[in-house]
Amino acid sequence: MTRAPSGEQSSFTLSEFFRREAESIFEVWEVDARKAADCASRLPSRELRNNLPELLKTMADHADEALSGQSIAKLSVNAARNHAQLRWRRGYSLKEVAREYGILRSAIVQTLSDRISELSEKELRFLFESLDGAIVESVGTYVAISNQERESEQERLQVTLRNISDGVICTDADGLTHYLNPAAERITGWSGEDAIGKPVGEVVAVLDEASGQPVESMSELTLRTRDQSAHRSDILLERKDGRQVPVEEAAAPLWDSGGEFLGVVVTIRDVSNVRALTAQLGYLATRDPLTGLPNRALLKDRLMQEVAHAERHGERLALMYLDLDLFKEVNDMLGHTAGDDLLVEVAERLKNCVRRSDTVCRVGGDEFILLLTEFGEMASLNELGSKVSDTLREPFELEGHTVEISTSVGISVFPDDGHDPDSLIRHADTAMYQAKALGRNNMQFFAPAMNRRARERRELQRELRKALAEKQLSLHFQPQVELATGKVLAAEVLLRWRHPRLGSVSPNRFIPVAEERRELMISIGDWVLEESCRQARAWLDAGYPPVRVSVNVSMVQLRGDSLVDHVADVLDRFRLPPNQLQLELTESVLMSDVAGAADRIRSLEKMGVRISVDDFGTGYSSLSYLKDLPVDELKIDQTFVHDLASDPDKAAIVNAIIRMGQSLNLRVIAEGVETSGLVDYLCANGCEYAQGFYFGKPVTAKRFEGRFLS
Ligand SMILES: Nc1nc2c(ncn2[C@@H]2O[C@@H]3COP(=O)(O)O[C@H]4[C@@H](O)[C@H](n5cnc6c(=O)[nH]c(N)nc65)O[C@@H]4COP(=O)(O)O[C@H]3[C@H]2O)c(=O)[nH]1
Repeated sequence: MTRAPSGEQSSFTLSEFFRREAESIFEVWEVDARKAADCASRLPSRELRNNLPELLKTMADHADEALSGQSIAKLSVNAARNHAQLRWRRGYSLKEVAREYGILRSAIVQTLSDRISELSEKELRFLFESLDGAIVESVGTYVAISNQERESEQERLQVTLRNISDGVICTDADGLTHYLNPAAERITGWSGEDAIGKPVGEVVAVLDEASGQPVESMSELTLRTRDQSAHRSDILLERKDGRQVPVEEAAAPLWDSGGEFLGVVVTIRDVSNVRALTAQLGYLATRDPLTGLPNRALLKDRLMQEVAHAERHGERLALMYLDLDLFKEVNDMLGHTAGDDLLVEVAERLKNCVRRSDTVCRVGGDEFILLLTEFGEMASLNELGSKVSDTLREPFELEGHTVEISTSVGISVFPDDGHDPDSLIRHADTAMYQAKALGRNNMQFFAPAMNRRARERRELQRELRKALAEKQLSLHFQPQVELATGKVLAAEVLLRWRHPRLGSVSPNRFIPVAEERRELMISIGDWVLEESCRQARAWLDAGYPPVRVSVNVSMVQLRGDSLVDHVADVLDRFRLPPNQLQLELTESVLMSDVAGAADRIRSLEKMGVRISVDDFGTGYSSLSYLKDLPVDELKIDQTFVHDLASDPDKAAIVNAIIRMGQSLNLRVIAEGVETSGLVDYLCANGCEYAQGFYFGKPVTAKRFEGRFLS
């Protein structure tokens, strides 16, 4: 191979070579360039080549121009600078950047090898000098950028270290402190001046939180093991002034790029605030905010411990579930502040009833549970139950009113009634329900039969919800008759439930169960009211003589706020004259003194709706409410009517009710009239209206029409 002498014109030019062979050069280049840098292997070709093709193009552009002159013009090196910048961002090392150019040089030479002799010496010099120049520019740019970036990184790091709330401490390889950020000074109580040069174990002196004993800090551990980072959170830091603060400490070893150990970096975080907050949250999560008593969650926790203890020592435990009778009435009547005051006072009284070792909890609106340990004989539970009831029956002074309440108490005992917190609580609750069902101020011990009944009740409630949705409910109508004329003046509406599996279920069974779930009873009651009015309208539209519908209303409905509005809405929707609707309220409902009930009854009466007192005579002896409430009718309970002929006492009661009705100007209607003898007796004694099987059993609307309206 002969090289063309200097100044000689070559047979092909360098610029032609670059233009024609650029692609071949890069194909050769790419193979090694991919191996030269870690991050290069996955780069797509265009990105890998980056702006090196631009560099070759610049060289081609410059080649002719540079070679025509006497001296070689300096190559523009912008392409090389750009290349270095992009490589820095991609994460190439300096070595990798320089290596790329080395590979480029050999790729050019390899592609040129056959014809290298055809290039002039000047061209070859231009080629190598240009490539050298590009390498120098590229490396120079890379170094400049990395220095610049490193500086600003240092600055950023300094600002961060000065401002973060975590303490950062650095040591040298011997564990002597050589840096503390301001937070570390604050947390440890050591100033940088005092701490620098001290062993880090002295600056970060830690104690085991549980035992209070000094323990090896994470910084010392990392200095000793030089292992990966370590972290610990159950420690106290002993500050320079001796004060102890809960901290979290983390430490990591520092190595230089040559693999030499430089020391450790320690971070410490003061967690006193977090601890205080956690403790506060823990308290709130386990306490009833109003009374400060343990709540259900804490009760369960304590119960779990007490059950385990009682199990080990063969002891018994008791749960007393208390529900305040008439709490809702106090709330409604006197307002929530009075209700709250009542609960706080109840909590105080309960605490005074039991020993310090017992736990008093509030587990719901007006529900409390006493967890009793070491109560000795079962009889003492009885005594305690009575003591609790008596204490809570003492009058309360609330917002200037004297209020008296009573309590229903249910008791379950470990191990007889359950072995775990849930079943003990559930059984005490069941017993309490049973006590409530027996009337106010009652106490019941749990019995397995109650459990079955409670399950049945829940099952029935579920079925009832479905019954409403699946249209299993229907209405029957029973005539109410004017005795003198035999005319049917009204129809009592009686709810019927035909269950697909249970068959026909008596309202005597399902209404009390529905009443235990307020929203369920209200839904059912609303439905009955609406269907009754729809029927009354249909009869009017069909041209039958007006017949009043008499609808039973539960205490639960009367307690709710929606009854009056619902009645008004239904009357309006069916364009029913209000006096065509009568509501039957039991005597106990009227007597229960439900807050707001009297007002609601007055509103209904003002609307023109008639009010009848159902089951009259079975309730309370005080009849003063009859003077105060706008009642239209008394319904003598059928238990008096049935035995009228044979039982002189009942006959006396019936006569008394009839006379009272006359003197108060109220209609009196006898229920449960089954025989003509009874009809005669009632007529003879001045009772004007009657209802019963003698006149007709409750029947469907269709049958009622056919038998009584046509
Ligand atoms: N032995 C005998 N019984 C007679 C005679 N005449 C009527 N009865 C029955 O006595 C009950 C009268 O209704 P109640 O006292 O309001 O007693 C009702 C009422 O308290 C309640 N109830 C029925 N429907 C509803 C309703 O829609 N809402 C509410 N809240 N309660 C309802 O269920 C109770 C029972 O209803 P029913 O089983 O339909 O029983 C009805 C009726 O079928 C008779 O001559 N002899």
